[in-house]
Amino acid sequence: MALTTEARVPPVQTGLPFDDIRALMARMPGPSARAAEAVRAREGQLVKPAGALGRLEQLSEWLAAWQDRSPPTVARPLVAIFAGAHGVAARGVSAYPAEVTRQMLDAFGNGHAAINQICSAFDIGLKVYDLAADRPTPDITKDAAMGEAECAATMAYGMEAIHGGIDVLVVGEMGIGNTTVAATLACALYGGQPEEWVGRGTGVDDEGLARKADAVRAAIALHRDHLDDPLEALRRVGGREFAAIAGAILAARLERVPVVLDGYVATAAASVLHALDASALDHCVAGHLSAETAHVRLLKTLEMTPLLDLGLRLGEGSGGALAVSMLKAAVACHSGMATFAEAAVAGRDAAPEA
Ligand SMILES: O=C(O)c1ccc[n+]([C@@H]2O[C@H](COP(=O)([O-])O)[C@@H](O)[C@H]2O)c1
Ligand SMILES: Cc1cc2nc[nH]c2cc1C
Repeated sequence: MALTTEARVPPVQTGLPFDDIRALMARMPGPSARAAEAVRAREGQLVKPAGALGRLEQLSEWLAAWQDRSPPTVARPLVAIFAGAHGVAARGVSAYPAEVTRQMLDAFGNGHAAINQICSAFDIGLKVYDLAADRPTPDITKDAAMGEAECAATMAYGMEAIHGGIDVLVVGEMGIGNTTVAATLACALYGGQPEEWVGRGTGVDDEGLARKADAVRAAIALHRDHLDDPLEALRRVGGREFAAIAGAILAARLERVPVVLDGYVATAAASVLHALDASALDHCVAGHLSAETAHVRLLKTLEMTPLLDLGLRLGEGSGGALAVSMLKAAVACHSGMATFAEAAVAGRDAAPEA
């Protein structure tokens, strides 16, 4: 497993950065009908009852359509972990202290975390992005998390994740307090009550859960006149790992790299792009359903069906990395199976008429 650690404070640029992001969104390519058709044609000839590989067949077609390649590949998948720090963590919204974010960055580097083992098990690359994890963004109940230039520059920084010839990207994150930020962002983008978007995160008790809902309510109240624009919502009630994930997903679309979303936090970050353009996540699949209760609601809103449901609530890309094993299996079947003719197996046509 290759591990690269990127540690850098995103550079601050000037100009009209959100307009640059909107210009990139206007250039998003669509799926390749030609590659998808080639996959469908081959699937129909493989030695199995028609459609018997279910979702795996859909995944092969989806990968080919976005890679514009038949057969598709999952030869160089990468998990990108974006780590940020949040001022709102000081409000008692997490079961763990804020310094865990920095300590987990060290654990990722030392190969000690769950994600290191999962990436090793499935031969997935891992890159960790330290988004100033020692410098929390302001508490979103009191101020905007980021200025426009910082937010756009962090999105641009996240775009680096697709470099290096990868063929599938998993977006993951680390950041104590970020399930409260995810809940606030989801509430800002899609409305509803704070209670509908918060969950127990790392394992808060009932009082902690109530503090999370209060924090979401206070942040929405403070920023409510500025939440119609999803990018403005991202910079006000998001955080650096959310901006970087949104940037990485957009860059992946432009470079035809299919994306696997990890849990609630990564999905909330992706939602910013969906709120800007309902087709912006068509090259993404939900890797798993997190145990964070609001993930169901968010995935329904995005009309996504998760690949796995394992009761995970870890983050750090873990559910997305596990889902890569399904993508690998889909492509292995699609590319490696014989056709009925090659395997000398009788097809459906040879069945006796009733
Ligand atoms: O994304 C998820 O589904 C998810 C659910 C529960 C916890 N997490 C992880 O736990 C941290 C956030 O939890 P909390 O309680 O500090 O808000 C952060 O590092 C996330 O990676 C992530
Ligand atoms: C120990 C620990 C590891 C994590 N990995 C992702 N989020 C996390 C939160 C905690 C608390």
